Amino acid sequence: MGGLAEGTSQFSGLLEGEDVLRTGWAMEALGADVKQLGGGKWQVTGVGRKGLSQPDKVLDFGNSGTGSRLIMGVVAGYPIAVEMTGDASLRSRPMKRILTPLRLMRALDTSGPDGQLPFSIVGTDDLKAITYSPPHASAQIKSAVMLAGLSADGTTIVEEAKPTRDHTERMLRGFGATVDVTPQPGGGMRIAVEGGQALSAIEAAIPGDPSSAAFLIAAGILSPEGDVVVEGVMSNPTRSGFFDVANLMGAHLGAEEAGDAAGERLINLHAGAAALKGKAVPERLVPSMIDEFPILAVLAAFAEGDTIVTGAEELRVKESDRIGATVAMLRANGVEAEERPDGFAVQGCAGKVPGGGLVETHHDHRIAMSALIMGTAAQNPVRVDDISMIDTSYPDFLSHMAELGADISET
Ligand SMILES: O=C(O)C1=C[C@@H](OP(=O)(O)O)[C@@H](O)[C@H](O)C1
Ligand SMILES: C=C(OP(=O)(O)O)C(=O)O
Repeated sequence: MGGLAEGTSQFSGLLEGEDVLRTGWAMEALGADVKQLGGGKWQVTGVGRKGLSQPDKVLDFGNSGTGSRLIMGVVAGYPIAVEMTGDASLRSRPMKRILTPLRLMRALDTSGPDGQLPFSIVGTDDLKAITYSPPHASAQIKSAVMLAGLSADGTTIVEEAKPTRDHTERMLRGFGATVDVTPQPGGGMRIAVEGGQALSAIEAAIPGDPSSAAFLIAAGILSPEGDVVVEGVMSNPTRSGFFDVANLMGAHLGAEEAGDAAGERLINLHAGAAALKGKAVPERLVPSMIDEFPILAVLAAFAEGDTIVTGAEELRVKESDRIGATVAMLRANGVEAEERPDGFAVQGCAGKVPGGGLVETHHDHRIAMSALIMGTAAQNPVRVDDISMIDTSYPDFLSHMAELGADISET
C-alpha cells in the first residue's frame, strides 16, 4: 500500500521472506520507489496521484499467492497491461477466484479456461464498483476486490459469510482511507470502501507474524523442558485460531501485553512442555488458522487421542495440497492419519512419534517447517527432501531453531 500512497513511507520489522521481496519488486516495476534498507527496514515512495506505470518486464511472484493476487486487484484500476507469472506451485493455483470479481469490475485478463498463471491483467481507468460475496472464505479475494475498489467509480462492498483476516482493512485505515466494516447477523462481515480515496504515506512497525510464531510455540510445547518466548506477536482474533486450539488441547500458553503496532495489538507469547489431548477443531476457527494446519497436525501426532479437522477444504489449493501433504508427512513418520475431503484425522501417539521418515514438501514452506519441528521431538530423526523454500515466509527459521537448540543438518 505504501507503493500506492502519496509520499514516502517507512516500515520496520519485516520478516523479509521471498514473498515480501517479490511483492516489493513488483511495486517497483509498477513505478514505486522501493528501497530495502537492511535489518527489516524498508522505505517506499508511492506513485500517489500520478498512478501506476506500465512495467517493462513480466512480474514473477515466485511462490507468493498473496502478493500476486493482491497486486492483480491493485493493477485492475489503471490503464496498463501487466504480465504475471510464478513458480510451478503458484502456476498451479486457482486464480479465477480473483479474475471473476475483477472482470465484473470491467478489468480484463488474458487467462485461459483454467484461469492459471501466467497471464496479463489489463486494467482500466473506468473501473466499476461492485457488491461481491466471495464463494470461498479468503482474505486474498476480499483484499484484491477492496484494493481494486479504491480505484472504482463508487462504493465497492465485500460480503463475507465467514470473517477472514482483516489486515487490509486495518492497513487501509492506517494509510488514511475510510473503510466501513459492519458485522452481519449470522457471523458474516460487510466491508465497504469508497473509490477515489487517496492514501497518505505512514511510518509503521510491522507486528510479528502469528503464522511464523506458531512454529516456535509448537517447538516449546513439544520440548521436554523450558519455556519458549516469542516477543511482539500480533494478537488479532482473525489470526489466533492455532493458539486457541493448542490451549484447547492442553497447552497452557502464557501471554502478556506488549503494546501495539500498525493498528494491531501485540503480545509476548510463552509456551512450555505440555501433555496434549486430541480434539475436534471447531470449524468456526478454521479461517483464523488457515496456514497453521500442518503444524497443528504435528501437535496432534504427539497428543493422546484423535484430532479431527473439517471445513478446511481451502487447504487443497495452498502452496501444495496441504491435506494430502500433511497426512503423508505424518504417515511417513509412523503416525496413523487419514485424509478427508475437507480436512484430516490424526491418531495421536501420546508423546511417542516414531519419526525416521522422509517428508516430501511439494515446495511448501509450511510442510518443511512442520516436518523439522516434528523431528525435534520424534524418537528418530525426520528427513525433509528440500528446505530451500522456507525462505518464502521465514528466512530466519533455521537460526531461530538453532537458538532453541535444535540439531538440523544436511545429509
Ligand atoms: O491475505 C493473506 O495475506 C493470506 C490469506 C490466506 O489466504 P486465503 O485468505 O485466500 O485463505 C493465507 O492462506 C495466506 O497465506 C495469506
Ligand atoms: C504465504 C502463504 O500463502 P500464499 O502463497 O497464498 O501467500 C502461506 O500459505 O503460508
